[in-house]
Amino acid sequence: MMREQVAQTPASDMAPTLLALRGVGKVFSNGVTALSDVDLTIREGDFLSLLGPSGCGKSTALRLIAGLSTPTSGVLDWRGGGSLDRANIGFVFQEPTLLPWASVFDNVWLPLRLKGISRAKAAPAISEMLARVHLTGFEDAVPRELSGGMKMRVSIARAMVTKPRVLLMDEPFAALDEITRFKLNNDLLELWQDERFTVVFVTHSVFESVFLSNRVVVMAARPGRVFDELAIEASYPRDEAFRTSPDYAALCRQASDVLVNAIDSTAGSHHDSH
Ligand SMILES: Nc1ncnc2c1ncn2[C@@H]1O[C@H](COP(=O)(O)OP(=O)(O)OP(=O)(O)O)[C@@H](O)[C@H]1O
Repeated sequence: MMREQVAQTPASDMAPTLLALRGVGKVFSNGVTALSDVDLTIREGDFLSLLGPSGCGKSTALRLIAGLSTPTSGVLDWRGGGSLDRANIGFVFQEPTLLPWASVFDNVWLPLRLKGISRAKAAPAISEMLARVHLTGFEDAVPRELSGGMKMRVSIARAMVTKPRVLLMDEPFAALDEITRFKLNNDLLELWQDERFTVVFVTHSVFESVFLSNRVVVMAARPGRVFDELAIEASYPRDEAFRTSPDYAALCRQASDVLVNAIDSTAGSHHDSH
């Protein structure tokens, strides 16, 4: 059974739409249909995961949302028209992609520096973000001195230092060990609950998507498409007690069943675009 305390769940259905993808398709010049007819509504404050097998178009969808790529059919309808200012979107990749010669502090300064903000003027925002990702005291360290988890924390701080309304995350924790991943999941949720931005999170992991999200969108491949969506009606904050609860296990089983069906649908598909 699901939890009763749905009152603390973000009221996704009630929140205003931030972005609607309508009939979105992406065909690459080599003929690969990465996405076909995707309809998806992202609401303010959602923690929405895109879950699916390799090649179902998760990263392509994220790149379209980021404005790094354009659809070959359909539209992305941002609330208030026009696309969001690029400064209003933060992006975190699986690789932390830090400047190797620059300190933690200077890595986080980078997006502000690109906006013409001096180091001194940026300092309070940088220190605050480093505190939020639990890196106070590591300002002067360089990336090679940091663990994988710490590098990812720097990457998150860098993405969030401009206070974007939307954070796009492409398998950010996939390369980390499980304990580090759990910690980063907890800390990301804390940040999200405090700051109330919108997250679109790409993952292969059923467990991670259910733990984090209020909505899990399951995708299927060939062609890449939305297969189904699950509402994760468990209250926040979600902590270690939730991670070991029967509710969590039941929700993971449900998501896993949908994912298996999505994969089976591809296995039987005649739409092979490769
Ligand atoms: N620039 C490109 N040119 C041609 N084909 C591409 C390009 N980018 C992605 N594809 C193809 O589009 C499909 C979807 O790719 P995408 O990377 O979006 O999937 P994904 O679900 O993110 O996969 P993974 O989980 O493995 O990262 C794949 O078949 C991929 O090979």
